[in-house]
Amino acid sequence: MELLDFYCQCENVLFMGNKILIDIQFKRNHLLQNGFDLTMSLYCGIACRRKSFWCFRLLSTYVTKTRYLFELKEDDDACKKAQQTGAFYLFHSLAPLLQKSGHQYQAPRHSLLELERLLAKFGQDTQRIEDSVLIGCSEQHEAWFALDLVLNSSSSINASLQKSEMETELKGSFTKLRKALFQLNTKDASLLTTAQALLRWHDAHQFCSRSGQPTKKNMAGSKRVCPSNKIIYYPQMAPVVITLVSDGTRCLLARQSSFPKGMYSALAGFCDIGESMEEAVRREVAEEVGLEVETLQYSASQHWPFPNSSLMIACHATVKPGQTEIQVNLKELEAAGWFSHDEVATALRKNNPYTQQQNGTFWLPPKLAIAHQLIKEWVEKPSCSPLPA
Ligand SMILES: NC(=O)c1ccc[n+]([C@@H]2O[C@H](COP(=O)([O-])OP(=O)(O)OC[C@H]3O[C@@H](n4cnc5c(N)ncnc54)[C@H](O)[C@@H]3O)[C@@H](O)[C@H]2O)c1
Ligand SMILES: [Mg+2]
Repeated sequence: MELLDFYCQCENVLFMGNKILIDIQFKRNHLLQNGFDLTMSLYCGIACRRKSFWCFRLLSTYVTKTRYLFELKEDDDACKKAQQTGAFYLFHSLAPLLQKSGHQYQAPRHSLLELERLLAKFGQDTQRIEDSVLIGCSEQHEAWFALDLVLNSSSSINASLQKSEMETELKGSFTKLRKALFQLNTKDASLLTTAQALLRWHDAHQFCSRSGQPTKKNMAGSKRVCPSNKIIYYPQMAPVVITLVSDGTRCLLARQSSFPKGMYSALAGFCDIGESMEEAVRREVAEEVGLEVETLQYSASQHWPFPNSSLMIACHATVKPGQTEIQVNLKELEAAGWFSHDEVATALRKNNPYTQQQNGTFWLPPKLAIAHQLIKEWVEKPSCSPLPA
């Protein structure tokens, strides 16, 4: 809601439930007097009355957005209401609807009305909209949902036959996410990977593992409940460590036989139950290349949707300079080796997922993958000072 719409209607504040919109003039004076930066988007907040004063706690756009999403996850009625003014990303058997222009893909959004028309046209029950999952919202609190037009549909055979007609109607194509991910902008890529992971999780958790009864999704899709024993199931991610090992001058890259031809990456592996991140890094490096980690340093993390939802935890690690002889575990890897700073820097510069390197040179994972960021960090600062493992 635009703050300026209410400028003439209020003195200092406009109350909306427990939220307030502060009159822009009041805000400007107040912030100027207090030396705040006016470019900060502080206009929503919480008010309480103390004696003759109103106390305001201003909240940033990020905080109000987060609180709004929390409310939609907790309150089915609020979430259903948000669908009226919300927008929907569409999927078909977990492939998102995309529109292509040149090398780039875009993910179109549809209003509730457009979605109802589409479902009616293809003979599907509009009740299906309740299968959609909440994946985010705009700064103006337009809620964003994702719906798979085929999964869980009672008329799934029919729906799959209608795929091409739907694509024509929607002026796009349902494209495998693996194929499109690296040609999407970061925001769409993040929303679509979240959406796909959540839709896949719901599809795979239709029944209670204790009672065998069908589970019921809440409106936002943030959980499923078994009506007979009230067990609540929440969407899950598997923790995975990804480690770039260095001996001080070179870094260790490896490939699995399932990787695209010529691609090398950092070492990765699922955490075992009961393990800390540090223990998982030490074990994976020992298991896959037969080396003992000496120091490690956390870098960053990333949600990764393939093949199921993982939380990738990225680290830099070192081994002792004298103990660098690799023993590749051929059950896990096809090849592994040490690469010089120059070799990796050159590969990083030339890296292009559309024209994979010719003439036997290796190439690295694309920018959106955390492995790429880890390798880039090492190239830019090869001698970081990690902690003992
Ligand atoms: N985003 C990135 O930059 C990036 C880079 C590399 C790998 N990855 C991802 O990391 C993941 C793990 O890498 P990996 O394949 O080398 O792991 P890994 O070395 O642990 O080997 C995989 C094997 O581990 C076992 N395993 C144990 N727990 C598992 C679980 N929860 N789910 C599936 N298998 C389990 C299975 O036997 C499987 O075959 C892969 O899914 C891959 O997609 C992401
Ligand atoms: Mg591995």
